[in-house]
Order: sequence, then C-alpha cells, then structure tokens
Amino acid sequence: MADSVLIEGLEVETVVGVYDWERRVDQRLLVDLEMAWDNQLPGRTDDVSDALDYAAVSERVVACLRELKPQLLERGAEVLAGDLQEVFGISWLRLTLRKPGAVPAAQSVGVRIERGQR
Ligand SMILES: Nc1nc2c(c(=O)[nH]1)N=C([C@H](O)[C@@H](O)CO)CN2
Repeated sequence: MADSVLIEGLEVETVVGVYDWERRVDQRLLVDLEMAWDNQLPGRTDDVSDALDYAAVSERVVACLRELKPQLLERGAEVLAGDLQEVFGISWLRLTLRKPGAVPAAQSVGVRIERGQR
C-alpha cells in the first residue's frame, strides 16, 4: 500500500539532551512523519473518522515528547514511533527528529527511523 499521511516540521518545545544544562531548559525539536494509511476509504466517505487524523497525531506527538524528556533523539524517536503505532494502529512509519541549533555550524542535526511493514 503506497498511501501515506504526512506531518512536516511540527515544532515541539521540550527538555532534551545529554548535558546538565540541557536538563534545565526547553529546546525546540522538529518532527517529520510519514505514516502508511489507506486513504481510499476517507477519500470515498469524506469522513475524518475513516482517516488517520493528522491533528490528533500531532497533539499526541507534542504530549509524548513533552512528557518523555529524552536525553537522546534516538530515545525520543523510538518511544514516539511505538506509541503512535500502538495508539493509532499505524502499520509503518518513517519518523525524523531534528534538533536545530544543536551543532551551531550545521543547519540541523537529527535522526531518522522507520518502523513496521508497509
Ligand atoms: N546521535 C546523537 N548524538 C548526540 C545527541 C543525540 O541525541 N543523538 N545529543 C547530543 C547533545 O544532547 C547535543 O544535542 C547538545 O548540543 C550530542 N550528540
């Protein structure tokens, strides 16, 4: 199945990082998600309850990362992917977590994971 639902550049302010100073401040993360979903049914019914609701997923992403306060981006990505797959029944997803400004000479740094089967 080639269909997807997308979220790009979702901003989340949370505690994230391995250094002591990073445990005392909020920093900005950017989340990109591609999630496998059969869009044929909502395409026919025009009913959001048949769709993967990107607004609901976005709310969950923010809440999950704000509660988790991970040290590593890898931890944030792994826990978030598992949570979204379980809560929304997403069979496959690709998740990119970026931390702009973490390496001043780089525009952005981050991690990307894929979980599940399409
Ligand atoms: N692969 C990773 N490397 C690093 C991470 C990370 O989350 N994953 N984090 C840090 C620090 O928290 C850094 O962002 C502070 O600027 C270093 N390397």
